[in-house]
Amino acid sequence: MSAPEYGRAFTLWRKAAPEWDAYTRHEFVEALRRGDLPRQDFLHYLRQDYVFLIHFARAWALAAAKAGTLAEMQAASATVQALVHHEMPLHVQVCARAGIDAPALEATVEAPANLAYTRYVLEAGYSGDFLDLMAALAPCVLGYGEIGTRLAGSGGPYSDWIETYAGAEYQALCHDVGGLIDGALAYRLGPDWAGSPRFDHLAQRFATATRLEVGFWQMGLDGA
Ligand SMILES: Cc1ncc(CO)c(N)n1
Repeated sequence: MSAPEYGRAFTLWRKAAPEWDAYTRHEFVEALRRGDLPRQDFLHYLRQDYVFLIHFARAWALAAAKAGTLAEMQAASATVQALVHHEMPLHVQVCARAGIDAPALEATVEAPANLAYTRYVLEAGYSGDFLDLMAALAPCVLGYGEIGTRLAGSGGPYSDWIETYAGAEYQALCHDVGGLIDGALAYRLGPDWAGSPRFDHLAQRFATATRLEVGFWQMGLDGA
């Protein structure tokens, strides 16, 4: 399948990431699509994903702190808002309906694959600049957008999850983030940003984060 239109940097980074298909077509994703993912595996994933989203929101808050323009600060803070007020409450709701109440969710012990991924992203932001952070965050945001698009209309027991990421609101977020990244590259590296020496380093960050997303799905399957 061709890449969704989430901007030029995404198209280039996606093509250069060896494990992109292993991420977006992981067995966990295929089981969600078919609808035969065991419920326990899904809930295990959701609990870990709740912890993931806490650190993901922190990383976007760090992006607001590292922003160079008002537009970047607005885009980063809007993403924090969407995560904290929409995606995270959705996880709380789904878990509550499955018998995992808020205190149980809060008590989730973080899996090593989750630790590795979220701290990698945060570290990119702590030791790097806004671009390092964007390259590390892009596979999370845009990968789920691509997965949502591909799985849209699959139906089955996981259709709510699928339609969250296939839906107009999440897809608009992906387009905004894609535009934010292209704009941030041009602002810092100039109009020939794709040919700048830093671009390869950023592509490697994107590829590493992609590899850590594969590990996250695998953690979901293995229950580890
Ligand atoms: C692990 C992971 N990556 C990306 C997203 C998208 O927000 C998510 N919820 N979880």
